[in-house]
Amino acid sequence: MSELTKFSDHTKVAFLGSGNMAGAIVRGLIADGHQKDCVLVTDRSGKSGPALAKETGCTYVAETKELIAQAQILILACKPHQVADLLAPLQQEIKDSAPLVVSILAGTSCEKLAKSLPDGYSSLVRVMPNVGAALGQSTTAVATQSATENEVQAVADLFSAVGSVSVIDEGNFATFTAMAGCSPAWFAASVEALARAGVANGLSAATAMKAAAEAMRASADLLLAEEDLPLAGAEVIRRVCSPGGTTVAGLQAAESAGLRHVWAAAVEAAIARDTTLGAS
Ligand SMILES: NC(=O)C1=CN([C@@H]2O[C@H](COP(=O)(O)OP(=O)(O)OC[C@H]3O[C@@H](n4cnc5c(N)ncnc54)[C@H](O)[C@@H]3O)[C@@H](O)[C@H]2O)C=CC1
Ligand SMILES: O=C(O)[C@@H]1CCC=N1
Repeated sequence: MSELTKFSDHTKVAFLGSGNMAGAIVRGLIADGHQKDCVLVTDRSGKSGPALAKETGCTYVAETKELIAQAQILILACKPHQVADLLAPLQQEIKDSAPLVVSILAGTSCEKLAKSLPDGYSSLVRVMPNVGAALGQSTTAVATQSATENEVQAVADLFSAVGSVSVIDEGNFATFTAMAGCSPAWFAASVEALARAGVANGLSAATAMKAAAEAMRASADLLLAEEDLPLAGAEVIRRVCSPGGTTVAGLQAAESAGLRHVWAAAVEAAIARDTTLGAS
């Protein structure tokens, strides 16, 4: 097995799957300057792959075996329950081409993924990106049990092209998935609920959504600008809550209605689901 020692704009990155998450990474990679003919995608239906290729200029490869033959990095981007059946008929092609295999599958450990790869296959790295990749704003975790330092670095370099990267202990993957993989949908739901409350009080839907989404973006930027990140939330809250003012009145009402409990429940449910995804 030959080791991929360096990631560059010319590294051949091949995606098994071209759905929501593969699409976000492909868009981000190409926007960052990755060579379009070095980004290859396939899919099961023959629909999303060609559409992604048309939109971004990446290459659609209808035959999975041909895609693997060309891959230096092979990104598993199907649903967790699909991966075993998908890889079973491709063992010889994976052995021959020996790509660095990267999984973005939620709830699927390196140990479990290894069972779907040829015996002793060590070039396997698990990552958890998010949809922000399309804008170069993914928050991505990386873990491995068997890959080399160079291979982990190559994967970190790939995902650095579409956002920030942390190498973490695989034991923390389910929690990280909740924090960064799932949370874009939860924040979207929160903004939608906030905007609806604005509409209930007389704003147009467009004005309410723009105001709520832009305020969320500004809040995120303010939080990330703080030097002491663990205290960033308290500091931004302090700056906005005028004593005896509207914000603290709203915050107390939201906390009485279960604000903290809602987020704790969401994280715990996602972690519990991650465990059952991994078992299926
Ligand atoms: N959607 C998200 O925000 C995130 C998703 N993930 C993970 O990414 C993976 C993909 O999720 P989505 O993109 O949302 O799903 P999706 O349903 O949009 O895409 C799945 C893709 O896999 C392809 N596929 C399935 N079986 C195949 C086969 N036999 N051969 C070739 N292609 C096949 C489908 O054609 C489709 O293009 C999941 O494992 C999920 O856990 C991870 C982080 C965030
Ligand atoms: O919902 C899911 O299972 C995937 C993992 C993180 C975001 N989407």
